[in-house]
Amino acid sequence: GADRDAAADEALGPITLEELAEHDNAESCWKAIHGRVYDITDYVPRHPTDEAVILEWCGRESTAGWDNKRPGVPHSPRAATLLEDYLIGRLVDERGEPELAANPAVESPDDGVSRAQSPAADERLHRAMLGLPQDGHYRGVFIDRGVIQVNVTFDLRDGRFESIDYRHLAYRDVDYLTLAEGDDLHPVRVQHEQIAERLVGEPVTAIFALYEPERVVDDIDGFSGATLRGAKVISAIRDGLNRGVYSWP
Ligand code: HEM
Repeated sequence: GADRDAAADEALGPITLEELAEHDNAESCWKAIHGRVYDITDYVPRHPTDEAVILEWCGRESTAGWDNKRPGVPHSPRAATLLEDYLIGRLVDERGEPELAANPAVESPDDGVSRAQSPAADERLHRAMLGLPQDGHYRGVFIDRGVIQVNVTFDLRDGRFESIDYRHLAYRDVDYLTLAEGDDLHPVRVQHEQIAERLVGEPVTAIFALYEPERVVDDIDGFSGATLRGAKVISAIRDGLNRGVYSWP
């Protein structure tokens, strides 16, 4: 947070991700948030949601959850003050160096220095661009020269992808959804499926990682069009978001 005091942090005991991971349940729930570790076991029953919402993050680096109660909506200053009551240490790697959030964008420095950041990693940009999409069922397409290449349907729940399915996936007369293992272009289908799998369970803002698809898909076989494919999937998903909820849950 903004009031981060490096000297005060030095005084905190170091805790590694491994130690953190041992406290992943209601009996002992630790969370790492913005480089600090909190034992929130006593707070879990008081949290104003279903316990599952907050238990899911026990034992984990939880900055993304903390910063996104719902996508783009961080906890209140009141909650941040409350959180400090549960501070027990600072997160370090195996060498004892400070361990930052997995997504550096989430760590948003407060020092006023602007840093060039990849658009694929800029969480604040993503939130601003997406607003706060409603939960529900969505449909969207990517069209090029009048031809639908990607037709995607997805469901949002609590601002996260609950499911993503391709209704249509084609390029230049090849219908990827009909391709089977062994077909030359089958890996392209697999990459699309990996993109969908990786997004399920993630907040909507995760689509921006697809601008750098190596964050998301395996380099299956030297098929070099992964960037292009990621961009088409983002475009189709954003089309769905722009159209708004197609049907309510
Ligand atoms: C890291 C995982 C967490 C998630 C995903 C999460 C999620 C949520 C959600 C969905 C709400 C209710 C919806 C809303 O107010 O908009 C909420 C509210 C709240 N949570 Fe959390 N929470 C987490 C951790 C915590 C922790 C560790 C604390 C404090 C120790 C905390 C304190 C609060 C408070 C005080 C509220 C009331 C609203 C506010 O002040 O922002 N939460 N949280």
